[in-house]
Amino acid sequence: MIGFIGTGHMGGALARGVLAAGADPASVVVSAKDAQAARDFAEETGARPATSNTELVTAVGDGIVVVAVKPYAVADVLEEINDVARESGTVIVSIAAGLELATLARHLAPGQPLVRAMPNVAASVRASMTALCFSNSVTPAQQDAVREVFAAVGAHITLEEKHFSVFSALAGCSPAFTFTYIDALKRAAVADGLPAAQAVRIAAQAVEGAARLVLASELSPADLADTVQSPGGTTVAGVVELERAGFGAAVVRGVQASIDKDRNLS
Ligand SMILES: NC(=O)C1=CN([C@@H]2O[C@H](COP(=O)(O)OP(=O)(O)OC[C@H]3O[C@@H](n4cnc5c(N)ncnc54)[C@H](OP(=O)(O)O)[C@@H]3O)[C@@H](O)[C@H]2O)C=CC1
Ligand SMILES: O=C(O)[C@@H]1CCC=N1
Repeated sequence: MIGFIGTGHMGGALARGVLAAGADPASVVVSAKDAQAARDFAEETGARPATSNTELVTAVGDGIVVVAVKPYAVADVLEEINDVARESGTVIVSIAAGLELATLARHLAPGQPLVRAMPNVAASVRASMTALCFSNSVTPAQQDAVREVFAAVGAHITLEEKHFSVFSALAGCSPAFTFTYIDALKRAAVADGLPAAQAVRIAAQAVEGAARLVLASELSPADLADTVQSPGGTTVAGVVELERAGFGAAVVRGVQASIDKDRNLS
């Protein structure tokens, strides 16, 4: 059994991804702040709605509960489910930005199996990049069960907790950077007369292709960029202009701002 406390952007994306990967809908339980929101989500996806977070944890038992509420709401939710989770031996997975295992553990019983995860919104299409960090109380079998959940919604790695802030910026936040980039590509194309829907589809497919090439190639991204730039050609003209406008530096600054914000949340 797996439960999702929170069916918003990220909890919803994970639950949809797990279901799309073939999980039995009867084994996926959801709750939300507003019980009607959980019922609506359940009706749409086939998952089981719970009327409260404690009801959800009771239903999940010694399975996995993903806490997918905003960071400021996590402490209250953990304290609310603490007693039931302790009795059931539930594995608690927090996906909250910035909240460290030590901080989370303060709201749970000593020895409660606890996992910190950072997925991204592409989990809904089973293309997340997720980092996992396990507390000492998580058994190898429980670790495998958690890995199986995140493998169902994309790629995952186990990462030392000290790297979570940079991971969060690079994989948790960067889909928003990429959507912004695709939107800018679209705007430029629309300015030149292409219909918006067509421009978005073309730009998104080009971004997906480039990303897949990076993953499949032994060349670095910079070397791959060289393969597209003919001397005196159209691409290098565009790249020079992007750099003149501060493209690379802007990306570095954006990532650093997300890292700093994540560190300030803990
Ligand atoms: N959005 C993203 O791309 C990513 C988000 N995260 C993390 O995921 C977490 C959730 O973010 P996101 O999905 O964007 O937020 P949303 O605001 O979209 O969703 C929050 C969800 O939490 C529910 N909720 C709030 N309080 C409670 C409560 N007391 N009990 C049960 N459910 C509650 C809300 O219910 P209701 O609908 O009834 O209000 C809603 O379903 C955050 O901690 C964030 O750091 C991590 C990686 C990426
Ligand atoms: O910005 C947010 O709240 C979350 C954290 C990681 C990605 N999005």
